[in-house]
Amino acid sequence: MITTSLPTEQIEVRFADLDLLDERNLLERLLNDQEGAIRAVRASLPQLTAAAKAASERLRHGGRIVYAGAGTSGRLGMIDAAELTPTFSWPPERTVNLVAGGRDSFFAAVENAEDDVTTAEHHYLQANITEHDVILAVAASGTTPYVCRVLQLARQSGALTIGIANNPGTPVLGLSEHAVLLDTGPEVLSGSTRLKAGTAQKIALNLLSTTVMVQLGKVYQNLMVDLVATNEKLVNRANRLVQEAAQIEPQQAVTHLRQANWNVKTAIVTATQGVDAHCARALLDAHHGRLRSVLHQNTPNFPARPLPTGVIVSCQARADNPLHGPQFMRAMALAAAQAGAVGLRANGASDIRAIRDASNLPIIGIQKVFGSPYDVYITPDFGSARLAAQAGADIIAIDATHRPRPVPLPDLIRFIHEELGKFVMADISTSDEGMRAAEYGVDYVATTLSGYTSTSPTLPGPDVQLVQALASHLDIPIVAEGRIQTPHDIRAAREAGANAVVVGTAITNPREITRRLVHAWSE
Ligand SMILES: CC(=O)N[C@H](C=O)[C@@H](O)[C@H](O)[C@H](O)COP(=O)(O)O
Repeated sequence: MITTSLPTEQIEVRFADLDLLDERNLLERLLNDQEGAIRAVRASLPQLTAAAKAASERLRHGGRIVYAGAGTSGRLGMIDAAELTPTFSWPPERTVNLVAGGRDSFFAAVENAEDDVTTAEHHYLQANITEHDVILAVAASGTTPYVCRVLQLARQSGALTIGIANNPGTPVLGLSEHAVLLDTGPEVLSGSTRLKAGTAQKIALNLLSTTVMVQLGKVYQNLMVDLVATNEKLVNRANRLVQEAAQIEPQQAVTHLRQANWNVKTAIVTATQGVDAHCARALLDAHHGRLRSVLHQNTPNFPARPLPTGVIVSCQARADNPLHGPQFMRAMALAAAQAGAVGLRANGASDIRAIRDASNLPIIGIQKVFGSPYDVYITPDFGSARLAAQAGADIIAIDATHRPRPVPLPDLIRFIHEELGKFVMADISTSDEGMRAAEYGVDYVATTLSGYTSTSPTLPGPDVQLVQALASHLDIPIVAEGRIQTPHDIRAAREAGANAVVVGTAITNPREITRRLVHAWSE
């Protein structure tokens, strides 16, 4: 039978004198064995790392942490869940505990419940688990039927499954996408897995949930800044955090906290970036809530004008298009603004200027340069960047592909930041290019050039995979751009992690839209 061969159930004969030891020796024996817990967790670090990465990724788009367990393992899950709210302001509705024997088993053991798969199914259904959720299934034995059933159902729902068990090769590990083995072996007190197996589980849960919360931007430096002050103790703590992080006096901290509705992160941004609370919230949103990436943008000396999340409309028409000209592009921009666009993109000084005069929306300006020896044509050099900036663009988009260019990329980025005082958007075609641009300190990365270089795929619609790759590697806002034509494309880009989408042709090029519809008639 499987249970007898489980290492955690083995009887260690060398500890057979346990009942003969006095208190001091007994304590020492137990303590020495606890060291095995740390060793087991250390050995699981690669698996814990992968699990933490996958969990932060899944939870970034909503979703809940669902702890599943029985007995000690279930209780440890309940403790971890309960602590996330006071520590990280994690919304309580974003944790779920599936415990064999129900929540009452926290106080009184319900030993027979762990075999009850029907209850597991019942609990599971009640919890409405979806593919957005992360399951943390914990079982010392690795065989607990309740936990195994939850894992099977979770796999069917598409939830992310992380299994933590103390015996190798057991079903809890086999059923999980991320298997974390805490190989603690036999206990000093035979079979008592509340000892070092439980300690290892507690450590693993502590490490995992703290790492995920840090990754989700709940911590700045080593300060728990994701705090909304709702009572006097928290008001005092919030005040100290804002003083510390923004290096300001107590009275100033109170002023910023009041403006920020007692939200610590927002107050730190208003205090350090010279923006109002509305703008601070938009900046935090654009940076996935990560205070560090807002405060350490490589763009120190110019006013913050963040690109909000939403739909940006590119208003461009080439010289051969009857709609070419600033008056038409201005009208396109106004129509887009009336319909809820959060930003505009335009090419060339005269179009940018006409739009700037008519709208307060943030403008991504470009200056296309054709006929040079280089394939790179979107704002390739200092002169073109200056033209777009002087015409009133807030963000200058530049070609940041790996192709040969007239001036080195880092120099162009530095010039736009330091000389022109503008944000930089890197138009790229591959994730490597996006990563390099981010290293050089650009403020936004856009997928604009995917499909337009020899190293990127030719797709009929947007490059959603590229959006996903960029969003999972970078902290800066990601913009999906290129061939976005339908609401479905927009949702796909958003779900892949885009902070905003730029739509051009499908909105502002009636000639192309007509061509497509006419083509459909004759198909
Ligand atoms: C490749 C290139 O030069 N893209 C340009 C960049 O500004 C524009 O021509 C596009 O219209 C813009 O990117 C929006 O894309 P779409 O029009 O596919 O929605």
